Amino acid sequence: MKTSVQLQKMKQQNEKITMVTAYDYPSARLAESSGIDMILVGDSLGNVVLGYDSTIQVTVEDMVHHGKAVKRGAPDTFIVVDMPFMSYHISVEEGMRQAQYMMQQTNAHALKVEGASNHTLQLIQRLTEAGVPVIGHIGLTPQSVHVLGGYRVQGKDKQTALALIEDAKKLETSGAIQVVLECVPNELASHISSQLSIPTIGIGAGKKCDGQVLVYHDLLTYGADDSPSFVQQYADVNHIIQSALSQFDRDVKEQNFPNQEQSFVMDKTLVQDLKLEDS
Ligand SMILES: Nc1nc(=O)c2c([nH]1)NC[C@@H]1CN(c3ccc(C(=O)N[C@@H](CCC(=O)O)C(=O)O)cc3)CN21
Ligand SMILES: CC(C)C(=O)C(=O)O
Ligand SMILES: [Mg+2]
Repeated sequence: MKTSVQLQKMKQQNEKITMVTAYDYPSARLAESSGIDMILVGDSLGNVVLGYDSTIQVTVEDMVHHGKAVKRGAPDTFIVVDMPFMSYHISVEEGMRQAQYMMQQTNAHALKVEGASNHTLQLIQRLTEAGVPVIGHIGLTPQSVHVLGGYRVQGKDKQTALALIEDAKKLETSGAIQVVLECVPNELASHISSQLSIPTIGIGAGKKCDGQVLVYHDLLTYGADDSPSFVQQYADVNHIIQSALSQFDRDVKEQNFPNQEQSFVMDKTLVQDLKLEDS
């Protein structure tokens, strides 16, 4: 397993870091056996596995439930769990308690929080002091979708670009071990990556980030088939599953399944004794 220290070294050695989301046992197993460096139990599970239209309805219990399954599937991979909507905004104390609960329940290696408000920076500092590694997440922060006015590229004008550079630096100063940059222009992500000593993990942020993250279901085209434009679809799992399910449907209806090989046959003498019909 790569530790946070080894992931940090990868940046210094110009080696790219890979991260993929996973939400359950099979996806975690596959991520681990693929050699992916880190797994994110993203609150995007609200969209891709629970069918919500945003991450706002995702709860701490949802994150813990899925986080535990991921940990069982990937016992030897660095696992990050998203703190969900408002679980760290009521107060720093409340955020600390939720973080304690999430870490102890899931046995994850780090937590991730969105934004860089003073309150969030303070929480990152406190968690770091308590021994909890924290990853920051700026740019498009989906938990604030209604404030941002939609899923839009962030940092396109001078003022917001400068603010994002400052936010990234503040996250590093507060103790964050990495920063996710979501939906920001390449040039800005590149600048931030060169200014920080901690790794940046990009999603829709260009190739100059120190690592890249994608949502499992987007990368595989699994579930919804309309993914954001920054996604590369490496497979079409929908197509494979769809065709397998319709073959099963057809085989059963045409009585081509199950056959002898998929069924259990009784001893011939017992069949006669009980006067059963031959199958
Ligand atoms: N399936 C999935 N993939 C994700 O990457 C993801 C989620 N769900 N849910 C939580 C957030 C929401 N995310 C999103 C959702 C939509 C766009 C999107 O449609 N972006 C436009 C940008 C348009 C613009 O400003 O130019 C795009 O075309 O990619 C981006 C990120 C990222 N996260
Ligand atoms: C898109 C990534 C960075 C995320 O936060 C998630 O999957 O929830
Ligand atoms: Mg998230």
